[in-house]
Amino acid sequence: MEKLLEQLKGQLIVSCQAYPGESLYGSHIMTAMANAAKDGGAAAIRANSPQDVAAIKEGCGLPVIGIWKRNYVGSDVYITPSLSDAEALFAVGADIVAVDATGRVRPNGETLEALVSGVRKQPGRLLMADVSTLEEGIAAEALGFDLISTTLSGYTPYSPQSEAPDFRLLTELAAAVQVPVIAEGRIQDPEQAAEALRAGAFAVVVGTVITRPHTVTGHFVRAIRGAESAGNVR
Ligand SMILES: CC(=O)N[C@H](C=O)[C@@H](O)[C@H](O)[C@H](O)COP(=O)(O)O
Repeated sequence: MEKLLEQLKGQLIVSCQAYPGESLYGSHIMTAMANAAKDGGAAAIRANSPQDVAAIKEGCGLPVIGIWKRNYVGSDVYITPSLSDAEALFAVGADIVAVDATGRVRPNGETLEALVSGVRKQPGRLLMADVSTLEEGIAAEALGFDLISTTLSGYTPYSPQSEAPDFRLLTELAAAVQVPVIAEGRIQDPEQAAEALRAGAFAVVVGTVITRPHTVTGHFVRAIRGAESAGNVR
């Protein structure tokens, strides 16, 4: 456990996720993405679903932070909502499992406390709390999470909605908790990743700008169309 955290300290973790219907969907493609990230110097991969975690563990070899995005009726929690989802990720070899650690209602009346104590029945497991506010991060540390990530800032209705990374939350969390704090969410370029470390992040997770080329392509296309309609194109 300690050794893995030491390996991640000050490093880049690349999130490799694609969804059904997208051109890059498929565990073999996500494994290729993970290997490309490894070639570039990434220290770990964040991946979605037991299939992708298993494939990346086997085909890439870097440590994997597993999540399982699932929609349940009656709950807005979608990142590893239940204990059984977390168990499925550990079962295929996830080194760390990240779960939504907001205070929102979870599926089937399960509580976050119950999820954490269920995971703790087996020793040596690392749990990451994806949070959207300082209060959620402090509560997550009290519940015994091993790491806290700013993942959900901007994605709960009550957290600041911004196109930029939430450096304020990162700084406040880093000052308030003892466990490692991960900077994640909307980091756009290498300078922002470096800034996150200076602001107190233990490690940095970057996804979209590296592994979702269709989204990044869309940003370029919209900017070009904007220039065109403003009459700046020769
Ligand atoms: C809010 C949510 O569901 N975040 C997800 C969590 O795994 C992913 O969709 C993000 O890509 C990931 O957090 C990395 O962030 P970014 O792609 O912005 O670098």
